Amino acid sequence: MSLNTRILTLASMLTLIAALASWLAYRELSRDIMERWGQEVAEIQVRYDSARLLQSLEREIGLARQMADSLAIQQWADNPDDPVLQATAIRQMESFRNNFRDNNYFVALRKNLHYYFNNADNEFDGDQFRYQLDPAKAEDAWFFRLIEEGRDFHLNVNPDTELGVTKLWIDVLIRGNGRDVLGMVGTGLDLDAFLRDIVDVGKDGITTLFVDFNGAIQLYRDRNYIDFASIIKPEGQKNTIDLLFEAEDDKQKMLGMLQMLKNRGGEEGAIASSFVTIDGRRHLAGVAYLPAIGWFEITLLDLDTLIPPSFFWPLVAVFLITLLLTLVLFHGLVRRWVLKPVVALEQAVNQIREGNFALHELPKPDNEIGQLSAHFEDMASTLRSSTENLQEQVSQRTDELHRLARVDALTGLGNRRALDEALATELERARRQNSGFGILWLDVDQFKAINDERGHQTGDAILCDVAHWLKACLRPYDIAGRWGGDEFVVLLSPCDLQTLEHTAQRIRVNIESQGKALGLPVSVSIGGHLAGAHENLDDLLKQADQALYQAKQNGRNQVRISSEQSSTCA
Ligand SMILES: Nc1nc2c(ncn2[C@@H]2O[C@H](COP(=O)(O)OP(=O)(O)OP(=O)(O)O)[C@@H](O)[C@H]2O)c(=O)[nH]1
Repeated sequence: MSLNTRILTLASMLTLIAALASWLAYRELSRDIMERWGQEVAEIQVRYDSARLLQSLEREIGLARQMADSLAIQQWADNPDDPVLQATAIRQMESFRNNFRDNNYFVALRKNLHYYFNNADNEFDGDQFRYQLDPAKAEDAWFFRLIEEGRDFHLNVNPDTELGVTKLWIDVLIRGNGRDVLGMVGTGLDLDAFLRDIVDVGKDGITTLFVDFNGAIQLYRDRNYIDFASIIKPEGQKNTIDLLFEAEDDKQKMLGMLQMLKNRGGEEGAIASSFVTIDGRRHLAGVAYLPAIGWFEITLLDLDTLIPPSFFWPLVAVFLITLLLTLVLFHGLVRRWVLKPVVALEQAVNQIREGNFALHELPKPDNEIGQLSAHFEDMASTLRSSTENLQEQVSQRTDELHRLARVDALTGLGNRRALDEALATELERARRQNSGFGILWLDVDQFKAINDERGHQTGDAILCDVAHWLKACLRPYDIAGRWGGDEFVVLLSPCDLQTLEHTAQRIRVNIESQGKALGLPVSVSIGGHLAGAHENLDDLLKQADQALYQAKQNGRNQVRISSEQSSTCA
């Protein structure tokens, strides 16, 4: 895997890990903030809802208490058959009717079990007695149960089948001087209007309900959940908060909170809260006990509705974009500072390994890699000049070796190899140009005797002299070489028969006269041959050799020439 891919993968993985860690931290933190915020809001909402309910009921409850404390009503309740007291009491009751919010009242007397009622339309004017309460009737059980319980005040959501209305009833006991219960007075509030105005706060995500001591639902925006006539129902048949929660755990949690608040007996500001699940959604439940009415107020906050997760999406988007930009920037910088220079460096190394020193300028970031690239360029430059130097030297040495390999070490003339090459070149040229050339084959006469008489060193010196004298007789472009031993070969090109013979004679005479001048008996025999354009090497050497042989045979110190046409010796 390339460094680029590795760094990109590593950076992506680190980014992913950072994103995951941040996401988890964000989720925990946001949940924590939401929960803290939710608890605060739940407590505020519970207080607010409780205050709203109490505020709307306070005046009605106060009026109902005043009504129960009315001397006229109390006296009549004690003597229900007294028509004067009844008339006074009914006047009093009618004045209270005008003051109650829904302009209705009821009075139920314990002694004769008469139930009186009049409504906002004054429908029962003069006919306030509506019916007689019957302990045997289930619909009337509320009256007997409340007297039995002896609670001076009670709220009751109850359908009155006789009257055909369902109301939130405020019930207050009438007590006589001896504190004995004489009956009950109160007013009924229109349940639907009350639910609409007070219970349903009209805000998505916030639900308010009121339950009694036993958890039976008394007020809830959905009437189907309300436990009507709760007072007379046996336990187990009531609509309790159990209906709202699916999980047994949540039910226990709610009942536990009710119990705890009940135990604290309406301690000022006591509120409990906990998370519960309703319809599969997490809610924060805030609970307060309202000792004034003996109910609990429960506020349920659907946090996902109040603060939907989408609320945080812009934050998440900004975070992700920042993370992505950081990754891109990081990779860009690593590419610029590390990857690009390293790749260029590697390419330069490969280039130099292949012997190509023509480097492009390397990128040099302001860091260690940049310094490395600069050092590498210096090194490459040094290597380049020393290599060029070395190549120059090798070339010179090779040329020198090439030259030495073709030079006769003793005489300084070309050697047998040089002569072979010159002959091949000349034959080629002759064929190409369809022209001939001349060849002379020289052999020092009686050289063995010179060696024997004067010593080998003298013999060497004489060979050098012969070479020197030979060279002096030639044109600059003629080629002379030592064939081996005391034999020399000369190539003459261009050449004709006359030139060949004249040159051979000049050589022979010059060597003889130079030798005499030195007091040396040196002479050479020369065989010459004028080669045609299409002769091969063997033939022309053979021709020259035969001519030389004839020169020797004829007494030495002579020239014999043969040519392709004549094949005879001159
Ligand atoms: N000093 C010396 N002698 C050499 C060298 N190379 C060959 N010789 C000798 O040269 C002599 C050549 O003799 P030949 O050419 O056979 O005979 P020659 O005595 O010259 O007689 P002809 O050629 O018939 O005139 C031999 O004795 C070789 O030993 C050399 O480099 N230096």
